[in-house]
Amino acid sequence: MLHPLEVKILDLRLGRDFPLPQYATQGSAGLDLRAMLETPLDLAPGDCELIPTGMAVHIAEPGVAGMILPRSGLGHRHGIVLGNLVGLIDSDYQGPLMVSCWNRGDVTFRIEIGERIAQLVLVPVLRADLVLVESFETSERGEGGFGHTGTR
Ligand SMILES: O=c1ccn([C@H]2C[C@H](O)[C@@H](COP(=O)(O)OP(=O)(O)OP(=O)(O)O)O2)c(=O)[nH]1
Ligand SMILES: [Mg+2]
Repeated sequence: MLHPLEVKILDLRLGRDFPLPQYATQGSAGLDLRAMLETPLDLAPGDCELIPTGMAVHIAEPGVAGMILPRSGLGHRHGIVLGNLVGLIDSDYQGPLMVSCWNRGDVTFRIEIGERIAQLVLVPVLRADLVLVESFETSERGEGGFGHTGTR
């Protein structure tokens, strides 16, 4: 299902020299984001750089958020993941959309201008209204966690 998303182009090459972010297939969940760099960037092992996507988005609805996630090919094959592991885009954020790229591998990776480096997923959000209580009605799990149910 398509949901309108306001996009402001900040880098004029986007949509002119490089396609606007798009879904790779009809069923893709992620909108591929491009590295709108001035020059190709050699990301050495362990390095982390903030990379502009050349655009801003305004989600506007508090019930929706954006999540920036790694592309699995880059992450698995080349160790290029996100410095913040996952980027969370607030519905009221209107600034430049940035991707923190981290080379967790052991080989320098060149990020080319316009390369699709990460993906933006829109997700529904429930915002919590905190209800203070003295105790919880006991659930089946209770306070057990962190492996409490075993592995088999
Ligand atoms: O990968 C990311 C993560 C965040 N942002 C932008 C959008 C988001 O709404 C804003 C703030 O992000 P977050 O709340 O995760 O960071 P913070 O460290 O809590 O900053 P703030 O105090 O501005 O909320 O930064 C990005 O452009 N890319
Ligand atoms: Mg925050």
